[in-house]
Amino acid sequence: MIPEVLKRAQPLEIEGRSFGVTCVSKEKLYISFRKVLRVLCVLMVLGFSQANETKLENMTKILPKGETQMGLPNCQEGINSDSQKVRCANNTELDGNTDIKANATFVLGGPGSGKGTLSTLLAERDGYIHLSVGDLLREEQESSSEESELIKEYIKEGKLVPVEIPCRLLLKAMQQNGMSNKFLIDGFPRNQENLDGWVQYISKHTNLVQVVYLDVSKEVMLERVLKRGENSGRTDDNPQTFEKRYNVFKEQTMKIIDYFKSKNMVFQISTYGSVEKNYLKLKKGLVV
Ligand SMILES: Nc1ncnc2c1ncn2[C@@H]1O[C@H](COP(=O)(O)OP(=O)(O)OP(=O)(O)O)[C@@H](O)[C@H]1O
Ligand SMILES: O=c1ccn([C@@H]2O[C@H](COP(=O)(O)O)[C@@H](O)[C@H]2O)c(=O)[nH]1
Repeated sequence: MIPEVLKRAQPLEIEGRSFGVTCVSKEKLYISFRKVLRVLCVLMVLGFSQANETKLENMTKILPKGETQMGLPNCQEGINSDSQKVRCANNTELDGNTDIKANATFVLGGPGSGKGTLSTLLAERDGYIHLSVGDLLREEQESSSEESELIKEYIKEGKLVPVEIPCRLLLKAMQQNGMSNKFLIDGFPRNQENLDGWVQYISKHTNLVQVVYLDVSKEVMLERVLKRGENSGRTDDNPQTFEKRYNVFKEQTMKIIDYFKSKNMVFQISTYGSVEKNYLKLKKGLVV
C-alpha cells in the first residue's frame, strides 16, 4: 500500500530538503532519492503500511506549488535558482554550474511526425546537436542500469517515464557534447511534468530559443510508424502502442505546444511533403 502522502508528493520536502517523487505503479515507486529517501524505499519494499502514514506525514511537507514545482514557466526568464542541486538515482549531480548556456530548440510532434528524421538532417548538414530523448531512453534500456527494466516497460506501453530519467540523460548528453552548442531536443518536453523537470534541472544551463511543432494527421503518423516498424525493432512501432502514444500526444503534449504558442515561440510546419521539402521549410524557420 503506497501512502497517500507519497502518491501526491511531487516534489517532496523531507527534513528541510527537496526531493522529486514519482509514483510508478501501485507496487513500485521510482524515487529520485538521496539517503533519506533510500530509507523510505526500503520501508516501501518491506511493506510500509497505512499505519505508518501519519509518521511519514509528520516527517514530510508537501511543497506549495511554485516553491520548486513550477507551473508552466516563462522559459525565457530562466526561473531556477542556482542553489538547487539534484542528485539522481545513479548519483549524478544535476548541477553543472557552468556559465555557458546551450541554445536549445524543442522539436515536438506526434509519433512518426518526422522529428527524428528532420533533426538528423539538421545535425548532419547544419551543425546542430540532435538529442532524441526517445533514443537516449532506448540506449539506457539496453544498459544494465537499475532503471532499464522500468524504461523498457514504459516504452512498450507508450507511457512517459518519470521525469528525472530523461532530465538526467539529457543534461548528461548536453554536457558531453559541450554546452556551447546548439541543441535540437527531440521529443521533450511531452507533458507538464516534463516541462517542470526541464525548468527544475536543465533550464538554467540553456537558452530556450524556439519550439518546433511538426504537424501531420494521425493517419499519416500511423502509416509511417507501421512502415518503420517493419525493421526498426522498436517495441512501440505497432498499432496498439501507437494508439496510446497518440493519446499522450493529443492529451498532454499538445497542451505544452499550446502554451509555447501563447508565448509566440512555436514554429509550426506540416510534414506531409517529402523529407527534403520539409527539411528546407524547417531550416528556414529556425531562429539559431
Ligand atoms: N516527410 C516524410 N515523408 C515520408 N516519410 C517520412 C517523412 N518524415 C519521416 N518519414 C518516415 O516516417 C518514419 C517516422 O519518422 P521519424 O522517425 O522521423 O518520426 P518521429 O517523429 O521521430 O517518431 P517517434 O516519435 O515515433 O520516434 C520514418 O521511418 C521516416 O523515414
Ligand atoms: O520525454 C520522453 C520521451 C520519450 N519517452 C518514452 O520513449 C518513447 C519513444 O519516444 P520517441 O521520442 O517517440 O522515440 C515514448 O513513447 C515514451 O515511452 C518518455 O517517456 N519521455
